[in-house]
Amino acid sequence: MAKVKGLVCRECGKEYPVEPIHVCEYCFGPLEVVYDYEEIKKRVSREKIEEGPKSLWRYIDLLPVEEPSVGLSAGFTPLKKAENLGKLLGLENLYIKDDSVNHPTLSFKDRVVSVALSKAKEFGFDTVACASTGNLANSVAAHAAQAGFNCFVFIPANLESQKIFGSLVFKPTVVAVEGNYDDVNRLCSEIANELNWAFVNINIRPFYAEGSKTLAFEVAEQLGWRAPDAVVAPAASGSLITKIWKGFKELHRVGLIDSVKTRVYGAQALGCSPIAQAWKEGRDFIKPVKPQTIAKSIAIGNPADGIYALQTTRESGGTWETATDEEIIEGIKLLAETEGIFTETAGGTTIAVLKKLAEAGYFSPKDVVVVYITGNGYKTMEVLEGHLHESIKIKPTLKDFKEKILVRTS
Ligand SMILES: Cc1ncc(COP(=O)(O)O)c(C=O)c1O
Ligand SMILES: N[C@@H](CCOP(=O)(O)O)C(=O)O
Repeated sequence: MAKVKGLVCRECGKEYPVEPIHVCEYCFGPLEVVYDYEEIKKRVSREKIEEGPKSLWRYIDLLPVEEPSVGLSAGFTPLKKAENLGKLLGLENLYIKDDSVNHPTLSFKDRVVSVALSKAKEFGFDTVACASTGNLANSVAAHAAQAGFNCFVFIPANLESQKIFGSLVFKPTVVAVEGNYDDVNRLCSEIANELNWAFVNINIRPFYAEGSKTLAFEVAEQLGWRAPDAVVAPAASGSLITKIWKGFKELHRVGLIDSVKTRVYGAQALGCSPIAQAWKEGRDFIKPVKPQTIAKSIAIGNPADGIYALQTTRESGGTWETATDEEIIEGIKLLAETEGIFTETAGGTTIAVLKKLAEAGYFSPKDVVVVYITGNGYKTMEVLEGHLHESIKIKPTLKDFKEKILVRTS
């Protein structure tokens, strides 16, 4: 028996076979992978997973791939108890799930791309592509280089230079589009209709998106096979947060954890917060916005999975909160100064929102709270310009050291 039954439209329920398609031909709803959970139950056990590879592929039974062939080292990142930050926020059991050290390109995108490109290989594609705000482009470019795919990545032209270099180094074709991510995405959808390429977050999106579930699987395993009381995660398209929630529910469904009472909290930058605004206004539909924020990685004004992200917080008992650009920078600094973790703007947003939620009393002191840090600060260093203390210049003499440094610190 196969573990994957096919694809289903999330809106009208029409079923499809496993193919590189993502939209329902009847109602234009998005497609999602359907699993045979009875079959999966026969295959999985905690012991089998624990003996598996130290990567996301230890959860192969819950992923839509037959044989992992690309991205063999992504996942299984640290879950770090955040004692210092926890003390500051009055949380005794605060944890950071640290995908800023994911392999090979330092963001959670290495998970979704490993799954997507392994699937692209199964489908027989020779060219892969993506619409990206930077991290996804880095990851697709790196994995394509290793796996021998032709590669095209499409990005908004005004991205951080570190993110652009972080793609160029792997030698894909980098297409810098004059416009924002939503313009890039629209263009890529048109190209995907014309060319037989695997656009990871367009035509093979149902498979790609499933990779984010491993962020729930790993956290549950690392906590000793239990779901946390609360999680806080950043949102752009809303896919990540939706799939984290799905991941916890699936673990319960196949008997790997006893219960799921996890409240899922979403974080957006105020300057691009279409999902959080819908939540605050009590809407169940998204009004697209024009992004204006330093948090470029999560600057998606027209989020593909926005309504499912809203459903996630509603179903789980969570909420949405936003952070201004200043608060995002303070969030980056707070995590660095308390826990020694350097995150990018998406992580700064998440930490700022965690702080607001903690101060507003959303958590009780003993709650097990997990914060998802999804990207690395070395890729968005330019946002810190003018926001850090200065280094102190000295001559290479003991005298200068004593006069300029020791006097300050004594
Ligand atoms: C570092 C980082 N965190 C979070 C997100 C949000 O993920 P999603 O678009 O699935 O909501 C993205 C990209 O969108 C990202 O690059
Ligand atoms: N933040 C993403 C943007 C596109 O990914 P999607 O999963 O939201 O479609 C990136 O890193 O490029």
